[in-house]
Amino acid sequence: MGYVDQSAMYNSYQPSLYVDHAEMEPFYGQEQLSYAVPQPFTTEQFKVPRPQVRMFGQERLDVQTLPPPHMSPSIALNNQDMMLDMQEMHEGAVLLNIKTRFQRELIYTYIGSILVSVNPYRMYNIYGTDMVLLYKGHALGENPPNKLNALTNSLFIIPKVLFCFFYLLFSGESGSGKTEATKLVLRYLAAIQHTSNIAQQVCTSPLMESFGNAKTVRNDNSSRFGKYIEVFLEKFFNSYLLEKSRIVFQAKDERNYHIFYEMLAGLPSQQKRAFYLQDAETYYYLNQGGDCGITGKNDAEDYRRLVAAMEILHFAAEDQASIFRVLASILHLGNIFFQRHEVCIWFVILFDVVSPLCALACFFGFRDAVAKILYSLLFHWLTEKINSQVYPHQHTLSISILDIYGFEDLTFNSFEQLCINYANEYLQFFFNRIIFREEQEEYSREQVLWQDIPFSDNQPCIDLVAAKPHGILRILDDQSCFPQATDHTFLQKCHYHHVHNPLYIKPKMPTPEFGIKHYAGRVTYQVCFHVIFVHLHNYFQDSIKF
Ligand SMILES: Nc1ncnc2c1ncn2[C@@H]1O[C@H](COP(=O)(O)OP(=O)(O)OP(=O)(O)O)[C@@H](O)[C@H]1O
Repeated sequence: MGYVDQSAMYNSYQPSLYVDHAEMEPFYGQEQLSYAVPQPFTTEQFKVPRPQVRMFGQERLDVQTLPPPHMSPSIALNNQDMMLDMQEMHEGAVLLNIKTRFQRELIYTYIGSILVSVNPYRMYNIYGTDMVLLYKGHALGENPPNKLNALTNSLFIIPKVLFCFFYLLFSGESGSGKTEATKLVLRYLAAIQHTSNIAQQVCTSPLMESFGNAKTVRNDNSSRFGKYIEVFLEKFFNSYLLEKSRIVFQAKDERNYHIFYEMLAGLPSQQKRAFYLQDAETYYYLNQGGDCGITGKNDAEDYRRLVAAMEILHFAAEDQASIFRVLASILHLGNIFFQRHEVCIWFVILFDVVSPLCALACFFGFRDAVAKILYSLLFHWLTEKINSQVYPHQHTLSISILDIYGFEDLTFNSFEQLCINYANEYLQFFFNRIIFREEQEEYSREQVLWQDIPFSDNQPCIDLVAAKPHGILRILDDQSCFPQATDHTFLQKCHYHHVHNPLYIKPKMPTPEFGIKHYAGRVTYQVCFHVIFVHLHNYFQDSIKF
């Protein structure tokens, strides 16, 4: 799902397409962007964007100027629910169809079993009970795709028949609407599956969002962890890939995880005093991004919702107090500063750090590593706790929903972006395998006549990042075992092993960076991985138990 969704990239033609984010900016400017659920839509407020098309690796094209010579007037004038029904299928036609539908407030379009969604940043009145009833029990394509219900429902019917497991995969760049789509699907499932404990299902989302979401420059409520939800008769979360760097560092205009600000805004003053807590602006771990508030978000109100959710999920008062105590200690930890004369010999000896200059940096690294581990253990404990409440005792049929954060190319890309983009690269690989490779293999097996559909196989990129023994992440792993290793030695090893790989870009100047040609575009990664801290992190991860 993307701006126009990344699914729009999933076409058989190269180069791929997407509608440029920046061009939509005036459409959803800050004043119109509401933090959680946008206000009801009115036609007067609706500004139609002029989507632009980017062909990867080529210059930009405007939808208006895309060559329409082969486009029949019917395509230009009508809109097609199901893109496969279009008589003429090419990039211009696909985009024009999506745009025409978007202007008519139709944000969902089918491409076979794929649902393309354009984020309207306005809540349309299409998610009510009447719609649930309209879609319930109907197969994909029987109703217009004006809801995610159709797709969800098709999965929901099939498992009952086939007794196997099905997946919904949300994909798209940051801010495209994956998390909202996940929630809509869950709400739909909760509405049609009365055996579930609906109160618990609804409550887990705000809880997980407080601890796992944060404001970024792209999305005020960006998920900074991957979520894998299995809907049995109950809901089961499996979370991973929590963005740990955010706990100790935030870029300009970004925030730490919502929970810290919500806690400081909403905690009763007596409890706040007991934890020696002050306002958010006074904490180094919370004030690096600048503004500690988000327009349209009431942190105190969200704190109250969070506590209510904890009550419904049977969190004991003692557990709740412990959670806030751990959060408070992370904030206090962040305000500890070291000066050079305080360098301790034991630390230098313990980690075999030879240079005293390096030791000071190590103290900060040590402090940050402990903070990150504390938070990630708390987060892990929380998901375990939620799962123990809602996980089914016996396995039944399930629908799995995966919602991870989208592909990122920021001004400064580091280790976290490498992990995020690798995960997205892998999802693209998975998609290619299902849609192209396995389908074509089946045609061959059944000797069905078919025309070879070329697609860009991204296996080489996955190998570059992670294959044994010299994938970039493997090199990082190896290097983190050596206390003497540095970012420089790591980078030299990457250059040495991959300089001839066409997907790897070695900078012309001796700058501490490397580039990768991903399926969605080139990304330059600044090597500020702090290899030594990865070593420290591994050390403390093993030492601290919750
Ligand atoms: N279907 C929708 N209708 C109306 N507004 C939406 C819809 N989907 C998303 N939005 C708006 O877009 C914002 C960003 O969406 P969301 O958080 O789901 O993006 P995301 O793809 O999960 O981003 P990230 O990868 O950063 O987590 C939401 O806060 C909401 O305001």
